[in-house]
Amino acid sequence: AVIFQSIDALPPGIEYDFIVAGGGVGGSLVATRLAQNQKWNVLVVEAGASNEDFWETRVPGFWPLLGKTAMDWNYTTVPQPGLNNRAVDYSRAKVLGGCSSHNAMIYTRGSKSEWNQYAEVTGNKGLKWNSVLPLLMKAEKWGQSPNASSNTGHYNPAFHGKGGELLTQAPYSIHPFNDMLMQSSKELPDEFPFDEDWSDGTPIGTSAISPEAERSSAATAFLGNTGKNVHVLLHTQVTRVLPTTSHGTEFRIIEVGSGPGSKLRQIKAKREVILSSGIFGTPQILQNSGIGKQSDLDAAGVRTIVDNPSVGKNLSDHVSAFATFSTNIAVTTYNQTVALQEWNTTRTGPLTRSFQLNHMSFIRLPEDSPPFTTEGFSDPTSGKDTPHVEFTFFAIGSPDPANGVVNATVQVYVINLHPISRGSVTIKSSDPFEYPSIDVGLLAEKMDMSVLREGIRSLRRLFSAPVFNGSIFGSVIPPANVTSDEDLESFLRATGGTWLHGVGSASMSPKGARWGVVDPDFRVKGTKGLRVVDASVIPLLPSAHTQVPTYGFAEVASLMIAQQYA
Ligand SMILES: Cc1cc2nc3c(=O)[nH]c(=O)nc-3n(C[C@H](O)[C@H](O)[C@H](O)COP(=O)(O)OP(=O)(O)OC[C@H]3O[C@@H](n4cnc5c(N)ncnc54)[C@H](O)[C@@H]3O)c2cc1C
Repeated sequence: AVIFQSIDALPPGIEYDFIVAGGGVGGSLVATRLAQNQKWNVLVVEAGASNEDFWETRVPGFWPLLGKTAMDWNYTTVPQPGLNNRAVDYSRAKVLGGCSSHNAMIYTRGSKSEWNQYAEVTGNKGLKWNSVLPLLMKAEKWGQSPNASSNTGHYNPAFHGKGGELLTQAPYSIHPFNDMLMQSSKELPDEFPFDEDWSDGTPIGTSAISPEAERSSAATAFLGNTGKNVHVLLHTQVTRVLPTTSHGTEFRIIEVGSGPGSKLRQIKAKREVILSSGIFGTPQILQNSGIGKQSDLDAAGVRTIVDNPSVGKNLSDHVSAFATFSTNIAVTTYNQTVALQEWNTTRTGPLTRSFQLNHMSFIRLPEDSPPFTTEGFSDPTSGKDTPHVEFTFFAIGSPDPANGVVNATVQVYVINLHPISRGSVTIKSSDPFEYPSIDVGLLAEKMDMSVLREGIRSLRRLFSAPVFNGSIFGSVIPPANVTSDEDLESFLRATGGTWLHGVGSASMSPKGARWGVVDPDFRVKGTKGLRVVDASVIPLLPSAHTQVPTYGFAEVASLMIAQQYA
């Protein structure tokens, strides 16, 4: 790709076939795939800087340091009633590669029945598991782990590609806790089975997440390897899309600016504009352009061109809780200077890991769990190959006597993967540089609370496995005496948060449906020349961290667009 730092540097007179607004996961992928047709010129407009301006993005273990910096939009939600009216920080990267330049790089695909459900609820057959899996495998470059003693038994080669662009690596690294976790799968196999490889479409059970020698992102794996027919314009925000005629609905013009008060300029696409600005940026651009719910737009002082009440609605997100348990297992703390030296010289060591205990469990709650029996909720998952809850085993922290923590603690995040609560993204004014109002609706619905609560109980059952006897002593957060429904729920309302996996704010739905923002071909309903390709089109949350599902949707979109103009 050819990089331009400002619009004034763009060569005059070029006509772009496609303009992609946002160089994140969806945007980088779709731009890369379209540019494989050498006849097409593609322009990617990214509000942030280049990922190469931040060397820290290359070091996998540095990802927690990258939020709340200049490379993040640093959003905050509105007060969340489900969280005792706390407003929560919401990280979204403002940099080339989008969140894949500063995320934890967990590679998970979701379940087979989930993808088949996407195909069913959207009317896009290309989203079926059997169609998407080959695309994900083709894009994958699977390799040897930097730290693994052995890969045998820790992945299934039948589900990994070796010839693609995105680097993924064989999981597993040695730590006594990880070995105990594996043993617990033998002791309590019904609820906590071992899962050799989540990538096979049945992600139920405990397994290792991939450490990586160096970050492989949408920018480094895809956009960074494109040729001269891709231009990338940095530090430039797409403020609106505009119709090509004064009363038309063919939106092939973007309006851009470098910041509040800057001169706004226009660039026209020959074929299409593709919005890939993510779960907040995409609905914001649509609404500022007059595509949205009329009453929302009236309140913001924006003239409605396409009245679509679904724009910015249906936002949903994984909701998480943090738990710790007292332990005498070796801590995972490390000296960062020494670790950086190791990473610099051999690309091994703690800084290749996103989480020091690089394991997760995907759990299906037992069928007799209260949410599905006494509380009468129906199963929120797409099928029995799909988990309700995730445990991310984060680290073993040192004792903290000053705060009354006398032992080391195993730190675990517990995540409800299928909340039914919905939130929204709504512009506050016609100023495109003003942040929208963001409501992620965390724990708004009673069922979401019940499932998360049972997730904490499930984690406690896991740590009661015989192998942990004498090594893990009891719950510190929440305290061991917090056991009743009421006490656990108060704990979750006081401490729960987002897992930063929002989807659905410009949801895909069947053609002619009375809900939804894009048609099955990713076109914005009621418009021409305008599509959305990013996580906002995903209608329902996957049982996965959301970047690979976003890549999957973007691969399907790329094929459809390329076929249309071939
Ligand atoms: C801290 C963190 C950790 C995460 N960890 C993981 C993980 O380990 N594994 C995983 O699978 N998922 C993870 N995720 C989620 C995953 O990264 C996202 O789901 C995914 O990046 C969404 O892709 P996207 O294309 O929708 O948006 P993004 O990747 O966010 O890209 C949107 C891009 O558009 C740009 N943009 C926005 N508005 C405009 C505008 N108006 N004009 C121009 N450009 C604009 C942004 O700057 C950004 O570059 C994590 C997310 C975060 C924040």
